[in-house]
Amino acid sequence: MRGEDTIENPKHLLRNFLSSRKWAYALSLLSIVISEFVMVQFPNLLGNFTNTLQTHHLSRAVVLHYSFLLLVVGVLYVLLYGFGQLRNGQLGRQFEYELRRRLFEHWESLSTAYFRKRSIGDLLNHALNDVRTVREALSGGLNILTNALFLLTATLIMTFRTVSPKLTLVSMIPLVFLPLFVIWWGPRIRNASRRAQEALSDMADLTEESISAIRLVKATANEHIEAHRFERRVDVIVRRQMSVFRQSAMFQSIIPFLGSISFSIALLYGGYLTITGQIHLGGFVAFTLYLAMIIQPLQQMGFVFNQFQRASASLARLEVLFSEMPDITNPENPVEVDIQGAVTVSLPKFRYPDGDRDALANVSFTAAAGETIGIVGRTGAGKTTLVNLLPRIFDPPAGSVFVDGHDVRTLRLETLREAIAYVPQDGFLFSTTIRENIGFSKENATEEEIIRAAQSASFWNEIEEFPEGLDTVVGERGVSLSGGQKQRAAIARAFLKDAPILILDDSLSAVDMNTEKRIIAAIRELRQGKTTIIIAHRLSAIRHADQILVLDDGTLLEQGTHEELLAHSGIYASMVALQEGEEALA
Ligand SMILES: Nc1ncnc2c1ncn2[C@@H]1O[C@H](COP(=O)(O)OP(=O)(O)OP(=O)(O)O)[C@@H](O)[C@H]1O
Repeated sequence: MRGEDTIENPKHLLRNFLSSRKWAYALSLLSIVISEFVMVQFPNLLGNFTNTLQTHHLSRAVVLHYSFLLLVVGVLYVLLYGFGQLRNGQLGRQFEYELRRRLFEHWESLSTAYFRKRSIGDLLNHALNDVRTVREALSGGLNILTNALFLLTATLIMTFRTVSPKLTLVSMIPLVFLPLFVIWWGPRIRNASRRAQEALSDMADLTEESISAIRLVKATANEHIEAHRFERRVDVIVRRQMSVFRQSAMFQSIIPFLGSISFSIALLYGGYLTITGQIHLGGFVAFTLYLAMIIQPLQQMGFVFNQFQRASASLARLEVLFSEMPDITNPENPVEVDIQGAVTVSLPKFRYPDGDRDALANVSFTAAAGETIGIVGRTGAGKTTLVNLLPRIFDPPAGSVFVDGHDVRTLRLETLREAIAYVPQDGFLFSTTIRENIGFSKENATEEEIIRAAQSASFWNEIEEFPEGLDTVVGERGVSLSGGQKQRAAIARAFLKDAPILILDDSLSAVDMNTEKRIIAAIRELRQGKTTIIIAHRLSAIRHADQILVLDDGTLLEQGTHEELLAHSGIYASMVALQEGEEALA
C-alpha cells in the first residue's frame, strides 16, 4: 500500500524533487545568475562613460562602443533571465503535478472512515490552494530569491571593488537588522496564512454542499438562508485574509524601508567623499545606480520571504494530510485464494470507529457459494453495516467475517474486493458517459458486454432511446438521469463485473414493480452458482432468496426461507402481510 512509502510527506517529496532535478535547477539558477552578472555591468559602464565624458575624451567611436556594449548587456540579460525563469516555472509545475498526484494516491489508500471526518471542501482546498502556494514559492519565489540574492551580493562586490569599500560597508549597516525581522515576523505570517486557508476550506465546504443540494435549496425556496450562511463565511475569510495582508504588507515594507535608510546614508556619505575628492564623480554616479538597482531586489526579497512563510504554512497543512495512515491495509502475509463466494459471519459485535453504541450484535449466518441471501429490516437496523464488513469498507473484528472459510482480514484486499461486486445505496455515478459508468467495473469491457449488462439491468431500452445512446453524458453524479435509471446503471455496472459475490444494497428501491421483477429474473439467471446478497425494503425483491435475514436494531431476529419465516409468524410474516395489504390497496 502507498501509505507505507516514507516519501509520502510533502517535505520529503520536496527534498527528493529538488535533489532529482538538481542539474535542471543548477542550470536555470545559473542562467539567472549570469543574467544578473551581465546586468550589473550596466552601472559600471555608465560610470566609465561619465568619467570619459568628464575627461573630454568623448568621441563618436566611444559613444558607439558604449551604446553597443549596453545593447549586448540588454539582449543577454533578457535571453538568460528569460530562460532561467521559464525553466524554473516548468519545474515548479512538475512539482505541483507530482504533489497533487501523490495526494490523490494517498487519499485513495485511506478508508471510508477518514472521509467521514474530513469534508470535501477542505480536501479540495488542500489539493488546490495549498499545493499552488507551495508551487508559487518554488518557481516564482526561487527565481526572485536567486535574482535578489545575486544582485545584492554582486552589487556589494562591485561597489566594494570599483567604488569604495568604506562607503559600501557604511551604507549596509541598516541591512544587518534584516534577519531579525524575518525571525520575528515569519511565524506571524505563517499563522495568519494557516488561519486564512482554514477559512477558505470552510467556504469551499459550504459551496460544495450548497451546490450539491441546489435542487433542495430551490425547491424549498431557501436561497436566502444559503446566501446568508455563505456571506458569514466569506466575512470570516475576508477578516483573516486582511490579517495576512496586513502582516505581509508591514513585513514587505520593512525591507525597502531599511534599503531607503541605506540609500540616504550612501548619498550623504558618498556625496561627502566625492566633494572631498576621495572618490571620482563617475564612481559616485555608478554607486547611486548600484543602490537604485538593489532597492528592487530588496523589495522582492520581502515578497519572497513572505511567500516562503505562506508556503511553509501550506506545507505544514499538507503534512497533516499525508501523515494520516490507512487503517484498513493488506495483511502482512495474505492468504492466496481463488474466491468461490461462500460467506460466513459470526459477529459478536461491531461498533463504528466513531460510534457510541454497537451497530451490530450477535449476528451469525452462513451462505454456501452460489446461494442468495436476502436482508430486510427497518431503517437503521444495520443492513448496510453488515454488508460493508464483507469488502472491508469498515473492518470487522478479527475472526468474525469469513469468505470461503478465510477471515477477510487475512486475504489480500485487492483479491477480496475484486471478488465482490457492490452496488451501494446511492449507486454512485461519475460525471461521464453511460458507457464509462457501466464499464467502470471491468477494464477493456467490449461494447457487447456493456450492452448485455444494460439489458440484464432492464436499462438498455431507455439507453437506446437517448440520442447519444451509450455515449450520453450523465451530468455530475448522474443528475440528468432519473433515480431508477441511476440505480439500473449501477446494477449494470455490477452485472458486468460478474464477481463471485454480488451485493445489492437497496438498489431496486427506485424502480417500479415490473422492472423489479425483470431485474430479479435476470439476477436469478445470471447469478446461478454465484453468491448474491440483496438488501431490500420491498419484500418481493428477496422472496426467492435461499435464506432471509431479518435484522432489527443491530441484531438478527429471524432467519430462514420465505416460507419458513411465514410459517414462523414473526416480524417477517407481519411485514409481508403489511406490504401485501398496501399493494392490494394500491
Ligand atoms: N459510518 C458510520 N459511522 C457511525 N455510525 C454509523 C455509520 N453508518 C451507519 N451508522 C449507524 O449504524 C446504524 C446502522 O446503520 P445502517 O446504515 O447499517 O442501517 P440500515 O439498516 O442499512 O438502514 P437503511 O435501511 O436506512 O439504509 C445506524 O444507527 C447508523 O446511524
